Amino acid sequence: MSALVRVEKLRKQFGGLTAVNNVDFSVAEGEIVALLGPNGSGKTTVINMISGAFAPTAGRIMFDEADISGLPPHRIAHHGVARTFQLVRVLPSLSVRQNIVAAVAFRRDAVWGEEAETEAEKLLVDVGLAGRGHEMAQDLTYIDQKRMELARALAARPRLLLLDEWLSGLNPTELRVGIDLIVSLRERGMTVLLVEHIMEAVRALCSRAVVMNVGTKIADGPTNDVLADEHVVRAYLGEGHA
Ligand SMILES: Nc1ncnc2c1ncn2[C@@H]1O[C@H](COP(=O)(O)OP(=O)(O)OP(=O)(O)O)[C@@H](O)[C@H]1O
Repeated sequence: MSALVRVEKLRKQFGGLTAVNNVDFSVAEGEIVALLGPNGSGKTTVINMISGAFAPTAGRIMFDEADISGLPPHRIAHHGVARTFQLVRVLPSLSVRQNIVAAVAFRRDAVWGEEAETEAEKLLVDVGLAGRGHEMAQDLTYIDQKRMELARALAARPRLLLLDEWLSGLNPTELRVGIDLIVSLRERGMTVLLVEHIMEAVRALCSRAVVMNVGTKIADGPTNDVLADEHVVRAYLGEGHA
């Protein structure tokens, strides 16, 4: 499998703080890879660099052999990268359908009017919100807001989806639903890089995991091996546990 996205010696400096230090990893087309690490280890900063929110201080991000390092977010989105945010971002005073139509209208091969509405309906079905398009976004429950946010990301027709703690804050039943939704994306061949603290989800979804600690990559391999790695256990639990 060839790499869809590959980060090479990626670094991000915030003043005197090195948030990401010489990180290398890749995600192949069709893979779901977890990006793990304790709080503050640099995971969201990596996602922010891949999606263009931050420019790298050094290193490269290759997407399907194009160098996208430091491009603005809309240009990276046009290459086929979409993301969700740690705190759900939706347009609260619009209906669910309008939220998705807006996303369809901002992508590279945008469509409007009836075509956009039809596509929005399909996306609502895909994320389990069939028939709910008329509801106001602000009235949705948390899991349904997450579904809508996912539909907005999918509206961009991404080749790579970046999910930043998309499953956090869900109750156990909702978590099962959320995991199943990501499984359905995997079955359709979507490539996903997933930042996640919920290990049940990581084990269920990810064939491979990359682990960061204090800005540096400390493990990269099959999920079960990585989660049993003593350096990883130590990074999560502190010295004395591995
Ligand atoms: N915009 C910023 N300006 C300054 N420092 C930042 C900025 N964004 C992140 N940092 C710092 O970079 C380091 C890595 O943060 P980051 O959010 O990437 O970690 P994380 O692994 O995603 O953590 P969490 O699991 O808590 O979300 C932290 O020390 C954080 O305080």
